[in-house]
Amino acid sequence: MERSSVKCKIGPSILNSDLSQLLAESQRLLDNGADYLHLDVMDGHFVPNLTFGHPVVKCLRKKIPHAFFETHMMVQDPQKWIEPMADAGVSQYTFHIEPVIKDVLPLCRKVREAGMKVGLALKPGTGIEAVRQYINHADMILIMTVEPGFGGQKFMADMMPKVQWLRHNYPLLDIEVDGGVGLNTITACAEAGANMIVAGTAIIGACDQKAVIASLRETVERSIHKCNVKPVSH
Ligand SMILES: O=C(CO)[C@H](O)[C@H](O)COP(=O)(O)O
Ligand SMILES: [Fe+2]
Repeated sequence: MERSSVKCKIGPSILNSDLSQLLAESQRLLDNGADYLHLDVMDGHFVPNLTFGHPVVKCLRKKIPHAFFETHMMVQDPQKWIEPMADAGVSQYTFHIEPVIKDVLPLCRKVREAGMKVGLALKPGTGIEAVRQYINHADMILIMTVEPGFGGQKFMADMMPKVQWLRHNYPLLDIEVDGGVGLNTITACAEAGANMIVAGTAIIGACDQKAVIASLRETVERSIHKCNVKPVSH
């Protein structure tokens, strides 16, 4: 019998999709096997790019009432958008700790009080020690595998030790990777211990989205299963 363990979840990023067709693109991803949608919110300050905010998320939520929505808040002032995003129907509010390093704990509480799950995100240059004391106050840790701001960048394999450290010390924690993740890089993520997989370009640009999602899932599930099989004792 398998011990209890984390679940593999695939969350496509719609960042590089045809945003004029946001509803159709989102629905297609869910129909093709996505477990959740990863919605990249950028403010032009924390990152040098702009996407969309809570009004767009709210419209999408009206048309897709049941899917799990994670907003990846690449914003300078994450506190400002907690209530508007909760009101828009967001399921998980994942914010970067870098601009709010002294206020992470109260922000975690506010996100929970607003009825959302808490995700804490780390840029590539942020060490794991910056988040250690907050892990028990979060539902998920996001290890960025590119500099936040743009889709289609190269995966940073040197972020994997952070994932390994988290998995080793927190066997049941949800650990997400985001940036440059696809069929060529998923094995590194899975073996390091990531179980929540964000992939943008690799899924959006695929001829067969369903096959790519299934393949990403299979690789992660294989790793989870391997770690779960108890060694035979003699
Ligand atoms: O947060 C992000 C960028 O800041 C995106 O989620 C990420 O880049 C996904 O796109 P891709 O898989 O193409 O890298
Ligand atoms: Fe993201």
